[in-house]
Amino acid sequence: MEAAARELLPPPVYDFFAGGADDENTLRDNVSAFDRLRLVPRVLCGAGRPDLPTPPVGAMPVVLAPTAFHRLAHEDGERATARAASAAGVVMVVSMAATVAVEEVLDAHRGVDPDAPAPWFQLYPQPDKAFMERLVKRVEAAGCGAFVLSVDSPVFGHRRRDVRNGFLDLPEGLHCENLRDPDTGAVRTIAFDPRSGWDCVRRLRETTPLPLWLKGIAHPDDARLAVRHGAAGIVVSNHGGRQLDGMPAAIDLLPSIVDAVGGRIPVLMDGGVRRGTDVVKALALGATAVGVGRPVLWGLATAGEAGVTRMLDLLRAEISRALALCGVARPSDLTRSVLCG
Ligand SMILES: Cc1cc2nc3c(=O)[nH]c(=O)nc-3n(C[C@H](O)[C@H](O)[C@H](O)COP(=O)(O)O)c2cc1C
Ligand SMILES: O=C(O)C(=O)c1ccccc1
Repeated sequence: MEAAARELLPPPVYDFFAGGADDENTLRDNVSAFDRLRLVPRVLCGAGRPDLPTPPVGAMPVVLAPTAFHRLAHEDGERATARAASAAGVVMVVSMAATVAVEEVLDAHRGVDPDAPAPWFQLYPQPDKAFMERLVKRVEAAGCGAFVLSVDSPVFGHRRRDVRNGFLDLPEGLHCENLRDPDTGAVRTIAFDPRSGWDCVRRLRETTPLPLWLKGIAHPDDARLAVRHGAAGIVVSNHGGRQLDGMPAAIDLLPSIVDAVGGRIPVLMDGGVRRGTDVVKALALGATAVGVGRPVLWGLATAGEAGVTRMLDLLRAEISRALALCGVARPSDLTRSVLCG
């Protein structure tokens, strides 16, 4: 699907989606680290056909990671993504930088299956606290089920492809609709705030009763702080290799964080998940579920809603087959014992 999307997208848009920070070492490592892990199945387990439902996320151990600007990939943008997520019963994490307003995304989602798990909403810490509070209330009213605070972006990563391509602004007609002022119609720009600290988490916890996840945790000490600050869960992530180049692959960050958290809250991971066997490896290392970022964009670019549905169908079939081949009945039954070494 990536190859097909690359053919279809304007090269600067493909590069914006595909690219990472600086030398892209972390970007490449996210994928290659999965390939270095090997699975050792058990036989004659009598586990039957695997059951994929994965509380607290959805119908399988996969969520759609928040990615900016879906209308760059397809005219319907985040509406198309939401319809595919709804049909599949998986959580879509709507980006703060979505190009469709959260109310319209949620309408599209409800239009397919009103009982599907509600989308979550991703936030970057904003220095304007009054604006944050208004946005949180707006997102609650729209019907999102949780917030995901991305804590890995005190500044924006340095993406050399975008610099080279002069990819700076959204094209005419596309805007971050969740940053539009309802009174003036003006659209603010997302701030990346190097001054934000744990008080931002405290404040958000006081602002909303919805679960608050922290995304972009890489250090076990931060994972423990997240637990202490009442995070509903964390997402181990290096932002798809787009922020600090030189970070370990996300899958290599996972085990020490799982150990630090000690089962107190669920741990998700994202970065480099491309196959059902990658999902199985992450779950074996203690993740409750994984996020997929770029695969959603490749699906969108190739066929809109149908493309995202196709991507999710492929992943579901691969996860189910890999679990069965490992002799495991359900995602939560995976343990480190299926991994070699
Ligand atoms: C084009 C693009 C845009 C992204 N935009 C956001 C964003 O708006 N908010 C966020 O928290 N993460 C964002 N991310 C990071 C993803 O949520 C996720 O961490 C990453 O894509 C996972 O890696 P993968 O693409 O290898 O699956 C973005 C990633 C990409 C590729
Ligand atoms: O987070 C990102 O990686 C990203 O590319 C982005 C771009 C614009 C706004 C927010 C995020």
